[in-house]
Amino acid sequence: MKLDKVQISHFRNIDDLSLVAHGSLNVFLGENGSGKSSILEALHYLGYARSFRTHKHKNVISHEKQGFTVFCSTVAENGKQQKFGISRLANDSCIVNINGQKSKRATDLASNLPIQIFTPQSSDILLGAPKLRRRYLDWVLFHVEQSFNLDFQVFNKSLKHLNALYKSHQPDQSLSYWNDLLCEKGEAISLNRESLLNDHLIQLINANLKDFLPEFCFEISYYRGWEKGYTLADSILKNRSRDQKYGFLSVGPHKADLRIKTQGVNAYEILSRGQLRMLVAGMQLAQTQYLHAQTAKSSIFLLDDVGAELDEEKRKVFISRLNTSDTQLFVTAIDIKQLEFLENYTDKKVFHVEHGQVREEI
Ligand SMILES: Nc1ncnc2c1ncn2[C@@H]1O[C@H](COP(=O)(O)OP(=O)(O)OP(=O)(O)O)[C@@H](O)[C@H]1O
Repeated sequence: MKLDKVQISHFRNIDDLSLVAHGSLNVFLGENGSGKSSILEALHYLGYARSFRTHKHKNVISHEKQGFTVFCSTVAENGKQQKFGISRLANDSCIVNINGQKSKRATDLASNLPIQIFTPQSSDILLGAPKLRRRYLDWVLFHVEQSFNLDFQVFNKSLKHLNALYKSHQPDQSLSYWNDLLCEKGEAISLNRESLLNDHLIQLINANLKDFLPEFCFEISYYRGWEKGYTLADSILKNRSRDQKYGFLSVGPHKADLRIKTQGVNAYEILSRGQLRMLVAGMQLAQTQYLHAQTAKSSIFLLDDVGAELDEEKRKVFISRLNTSDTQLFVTAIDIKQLEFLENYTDKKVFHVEHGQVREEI
């Protein structure tokens, strides 16, 4: 899937912007505050219905406006053209539009547009809470395994009910119903994640890291969220009296984590900031490669402030690997010096960004 026409209105300092994207590489150059990141942030809304910079939608709506809109037309791998749009209003309502049909479900957009984002904050995948690492695996499964999304929704609903029953401290007949459903879906989610990681991603990540960080070897493993040798049902039973006391379920795939070590120590304790970014780059590239191999879909990759913390050689190797993985790239930089190696790429568009407007370089 590639973005073709893009239209953004009332988004931060962008009043009204239209551009026709290049199918492989788009570069946005401009001074601080010109609106480069806002363009990527607007595109991010198409894939996630949210920003990568703030949880408050109203903060991205241009001052004194009632809401913002992002529209795009796309061309799929089979040549099929589609139109997608999202508007968010100051009252927090969200309107999704797919080929002229309105929908309130943001996941309808997400399933059509596999968008990935790489920013200086992407290292949070390694430094932050396990939730971010689960999200890394789940993004791939969401786009590749049709049953995963449904299993995930049913699991979350069962977890909510079970936690509420634990908190109530009252015996309730529905406990075994929600417990059984949660165990069934929890085991399925876990098997999917384990197989994705162990059978596919680890190999791809390690191959990428041989180029990106040749001086290190990595050991990547998955902790599924409950003790080895137990079924989820047995583990829940084993922990039940303690969990009921505290009012929440402490075992299950909602507690899973991805562990990445080098030389026997957590990678984040040894690597420099730039090296951490390259580790994340290798992980994200693996997502793209797997998605493409399984579905023939290519992802749309947003690289914000690619100059930060990465030396020229690292920027070059990452962008060239993305470029040969059939992704559509949107890259921002303050000036072209940060991306000098791109001069060799003839297949690209360069946009100069000023005060929320773009001018295409001819
Ligand atoms: N809700 C808003 N309404 C209007 N303008 C806004 C709003 N929120 C932010 N801005 C302004 O929009 C501009 C765009 O910022 P953006 O982060 O996109 O710049 P940038 O080109 O990526 O800069 P940098 O190189 O510093 O990262 C900034 O000048 C910011 O002050």
